[in-house]
Amino acid sequence: MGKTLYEKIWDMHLVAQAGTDNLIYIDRHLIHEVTSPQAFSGLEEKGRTLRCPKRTFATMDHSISTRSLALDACGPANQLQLRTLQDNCQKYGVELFPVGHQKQGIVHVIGPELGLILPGMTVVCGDSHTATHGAFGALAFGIGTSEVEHVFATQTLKQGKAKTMRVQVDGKLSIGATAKDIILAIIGKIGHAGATGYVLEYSGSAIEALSMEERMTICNMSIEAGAKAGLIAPDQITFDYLEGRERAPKGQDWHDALACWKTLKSDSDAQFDRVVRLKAEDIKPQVTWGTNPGQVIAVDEAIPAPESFTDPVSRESAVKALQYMGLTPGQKLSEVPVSHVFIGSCTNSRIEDLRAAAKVAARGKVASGVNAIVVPGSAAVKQQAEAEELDKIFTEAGFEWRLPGCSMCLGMNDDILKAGDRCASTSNRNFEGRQGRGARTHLVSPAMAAAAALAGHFVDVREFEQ
Ligand SMILES: CC(C)[C@H](C(=O)O)[C@@H](O)C(=O)O
Ligand code: SF4
Repeated sequence: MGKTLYEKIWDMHLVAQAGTDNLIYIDRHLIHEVTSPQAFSGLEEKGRTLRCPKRTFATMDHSISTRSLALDACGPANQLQLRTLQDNCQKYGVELFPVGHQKQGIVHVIGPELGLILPGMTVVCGDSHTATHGAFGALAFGIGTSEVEHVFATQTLKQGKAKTMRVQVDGKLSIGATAKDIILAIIGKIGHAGATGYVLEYSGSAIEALSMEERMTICNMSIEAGAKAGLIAPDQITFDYLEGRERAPKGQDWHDALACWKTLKSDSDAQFDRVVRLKAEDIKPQVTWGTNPGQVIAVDEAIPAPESFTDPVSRESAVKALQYMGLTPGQKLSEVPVSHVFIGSCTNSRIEDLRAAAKVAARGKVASGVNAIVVPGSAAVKQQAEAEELDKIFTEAGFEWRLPGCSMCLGMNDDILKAGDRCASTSNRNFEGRQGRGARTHLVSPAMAAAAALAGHFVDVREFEQ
């Protein structure tokens, strides 16, 4: 029987096995200021060294301000976290991209951008959106702080083997629908816990047609369906993206790597534990209405009534979500006003996202009373956007143009929403309190977010694209 891509990468990295316990080798370890301090302290207490500093890369992204380069801009606790990362990286010989550095940015944006993430690798980070890197055909997943310490000390990780689910999306996307809408539609279909225990492999003609940045948007949200990781088999689009990147292999090494990467796909007779199919033509621009990413509808649908859910748990969850979100069943999204718009996060802060948002932003002005910000995912994205004068389009339309970082994606810095604020956000989580206590988050694509900023309420981006 053939193997799935997951099984191939797994077998390439299996170091030891005893019963159901497996030890796998880790090729890349990405770290940031939030989940690394206790792991470094653990090493220190046990008198251990960092096994492979050269496989470890650090950035500052969560606890920083995107208004100022000052490390103390978000208060003393955040400053301490950032200083601790600096000290630890220096002490253990880890390359750090600090605030102000030309390679700094959100951990899941800079890794691929620098060519640090390659097909067939195992990649971990103490961060749940590590699945982003699966877009390269790398087995990438988030780990807890004690596991971060384990990887520091041994460059290996104890892992259980996951089940496999193929998510096949065939056909051609209609106008106005994006990679973000594909992944929201997938999560809407399988549910926010529907992929628990699985590694997803996205395939089909609609996935193959996506750029690397779009594939990253898809894989980024695998965890929002409960999956361990999400994978897309590498192909010519992957190789073209990587060729010439700063840390990608060069010369003969590149050719050798390419020969190996071309074998990284699921065999035609590989067995998946589950297969889910979607038609790209059916996917319309999506907006979440609830407090998990699976509570999502197409922009032209009405807010659902809890009674429409047959499963009692989903019904109960819908009641709570509608209450928290201040929405009523049957309401149209175009009747829902937004107070904030956030274009950014590791889901949608890359150059193609900003281009898509700018295209819409160029058609009007931010509605009065709406506070809209655009936060590039990395210093490199910011620089590229400025070279294309996207920043001018945004600021002329009334958006704020920021420095790179996680920003309003989660309330860990100086972009925290107040209770009752309602945000159209290109990020990946709409949990209660995610952007601030009592704040309401609706997940959308960059173009849909920009359109909501101009209209002052949710609007079908297809109206702007005619
Ligand atoms: C702070 C960090 C540990 C967290 C995560 O693991 O994902 C954050 O990035 C998030 O998106 O909630
Ligand atoms: S942008 Fe948001 S989801 Fe991504 S790493 Fe930062 S906080 Fe987590």
